[in-house]
Amino acid sequence: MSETTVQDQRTVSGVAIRLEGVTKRYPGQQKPAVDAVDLEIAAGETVMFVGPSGCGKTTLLKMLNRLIEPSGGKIFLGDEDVTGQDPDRLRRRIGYVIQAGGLFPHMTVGTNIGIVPGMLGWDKKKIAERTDELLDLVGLDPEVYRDRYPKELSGGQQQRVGVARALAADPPVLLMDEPFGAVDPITRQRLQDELLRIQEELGKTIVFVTHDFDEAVKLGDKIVVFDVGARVVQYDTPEAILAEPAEDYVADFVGAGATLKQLTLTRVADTELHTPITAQVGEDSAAVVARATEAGEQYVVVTDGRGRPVSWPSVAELSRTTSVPGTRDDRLPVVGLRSTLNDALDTMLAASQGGVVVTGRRDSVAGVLVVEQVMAAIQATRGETRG
Ligand SMILES: Nc1ncnc2c1ncn2[C@@H]1O[C@H](COP(=O)(O)OP(=O)(O)OP(=O)(O)O)[C@@H](O)[C@H]1O
Repeated sequence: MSETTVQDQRTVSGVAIRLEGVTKRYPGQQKPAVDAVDLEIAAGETVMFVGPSGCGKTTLLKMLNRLIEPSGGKIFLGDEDVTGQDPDRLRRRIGYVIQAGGLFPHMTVGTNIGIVPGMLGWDKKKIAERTDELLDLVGLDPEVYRDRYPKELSGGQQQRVGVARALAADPPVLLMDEPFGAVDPITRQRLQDELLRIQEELGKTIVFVTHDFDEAVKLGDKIVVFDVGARVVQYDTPEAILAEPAEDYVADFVGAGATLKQLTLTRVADTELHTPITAQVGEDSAAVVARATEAGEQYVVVTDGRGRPVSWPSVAELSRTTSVPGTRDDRLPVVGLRSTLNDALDTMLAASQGGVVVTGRRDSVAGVLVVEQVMAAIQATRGETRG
């Protein structure tokens, strides 16, 4: 299926956001932190806010759910002017995700997720069902996680719960303020992939503040580049901004590594994956070795009963066993189809391996990608830049 078809068929449950002359003056400051900003965000789009520290991104974001009161201007959700709406009511329609999930430490995961539905007066059974559904959606087993406390979760898991909580009452708009800033690069990449998957399914309107331009390129349908006073310097697709930065300032911001940033534009799904020889745990090793040798393959991807990768041994290693071992390799480099080539390269480097196993639907093996292919992609973009 082509990219456009996917876009066309995307579900949209979000609403458009429109800002007219939105301004914030903090007391005692000469210049407004946000100076008469006009901006339109289409329903179901993910829009990334980037710009230098102190340019007003967070102030602008927090005016959308009125954690900060605007000093002037108007904010619309769809056709509705929400500038004067009661902030509590407004926040039930706008999910909010912050760094480290912002979970309440004294409440279980389930209770954290059920807060807004509880405020909306849902009955217990409906809240419990919704909680389990959301834990599933963000990739956490409800049985295992619903009764844990936040401190019993990893940073990445807390962040997933934060996303689940923001989605609990099915709000049309999601605000994300550097949600993945506090986790390690590999976890961050997984969380980004999850968000892309969830967004494909739900089609919320997402406004996302980040300091990481690669993250903006990967996640954004559009990127807004701000300068001081939240002046909009450029508002366009990642492709357009990388290809033609509007001002020298944006070019500087995009950075000298623009060629490498092209790697962030290419998804693993867009490359031709190699189809590996696979073997199921418990299969007869000799048969697998024969199969791999005939195909001229030196490695075999071992999968569990549901086609999910377990390990990636060499034919030589397998030939020393009688049946294919089920030992899970915790350091196995795995990326999803939505990951970028940049993510794939990072994962290879982190695992000191020359390739990654790529997973698709329900985490089953979709292929493998080797470092040579990533290098070829870099060389191809270099060629294009020069020519
Ligand atoms: N509560 C406040 N009182 C006074 N000034 C503030 C307040 N909050 C923010 N500012 C100022 O407003 C400007 C915009 O701040 P804001 O936090 O929105 O920027 P930002 O782009 O999100 O920055 P960063 O990327 O560093 O988070 C800054 O000059 C900041 O010092």
